[in-house]
This record gives sequence, structure tokens and C-alpha cells, in this order.
Amino acid sequence: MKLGIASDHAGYELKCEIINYLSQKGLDILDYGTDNVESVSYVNYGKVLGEAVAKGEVEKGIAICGTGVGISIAANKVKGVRAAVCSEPTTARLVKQHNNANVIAFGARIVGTEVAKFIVDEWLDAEFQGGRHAERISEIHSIED
Ligand SMILES: O=C(CO)[C@H](O)[C@H](O)[C@H](O)COP(=O)(O)O
Repeated sequence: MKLGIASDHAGYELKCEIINYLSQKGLDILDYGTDNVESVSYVNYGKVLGEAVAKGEVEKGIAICGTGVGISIAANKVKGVRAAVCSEPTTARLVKQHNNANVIAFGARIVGTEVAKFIVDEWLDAEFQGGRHAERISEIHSIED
């Protein structure tokens, strides 16, 4: 599975930790920037990651900024993206099971590295439950049309 990842300056260091962690697990990671801690806007990084997921360049995406909020809002503006901010692992599991979130976001100024790893693992290990949840996702995407 190909996984995309992107961050702004605030998320850069945590992004590097997550890339190392997931690479060691054998996952194929595509890094969409930013490449250092110099101040940048989170908007374009959320957009580029969202587009990569929407186009199928990567199956899923991980977005990191200071809070996880700004970059997730930007990613969610891309048609087909369902980005969810998660600050703990239970939400990460549920956003896959119920919302089929194809992007998760978290804040490097909110969660520590170990919690971030738990969040990513729960989301990657969870499975979408379909059924009533699939109908609700169709309703969400009808807003886009
Ligand atoms: O959390 C964020 C957006 O929701 C960003 O990563 C930044 O933390 C926030 O915009 C503040 O950025 P700053 O320029 O580093 O103060």
C-alpha cells in the first residue's frame, strides 16, 4: 500500500519520525513536503496531499500541522477526500470504521510522537464497516456534486 504524508513547518519533525516508523514497518511512503522547519502555509500541503489521494496516486494520506486542523480543512476541500483530525487512537479507529477516512490529520503541537504512532497504527489496522456508514458517506459526497 502506498501512503502519502505531508506537513507544514510545525509538523515537519513529527512527520520525519512517522516516516521512519512506517518505513521500518515496510510501508511505501511518498512525502509531499514540506522539507524543513522554515515557516510555510499548511494550505498547499493539505491540498497537494488531498489531490494525491483523490487521484489514487496514494491510497491514504497523513497530514500534520500544529493542530492538525488547518491542513485537514485544506485537504477536505479536495473532492473525494475525507480527512479527520485525531488526537487519540480511539477516534483514529472510528474514523476508518465509520467515516472511511482516507486522510488522517494530527497536531504536532498537540500529540507526542508515541501517541501519534498509536493513532496511525489504529487507523491503518481498522477496516471500514460499510452498511449504514456507506450510505452516510454517499450523502456527504452528494454535497460535493
Ligand atoms: O496548526 C496549524 C494550522 O491549523 C499550523 O500548523 C500552525 O500551527 C498555525 O497556523 C500557526 O503557525 P505558526 O506560523 O507557526 O505560528
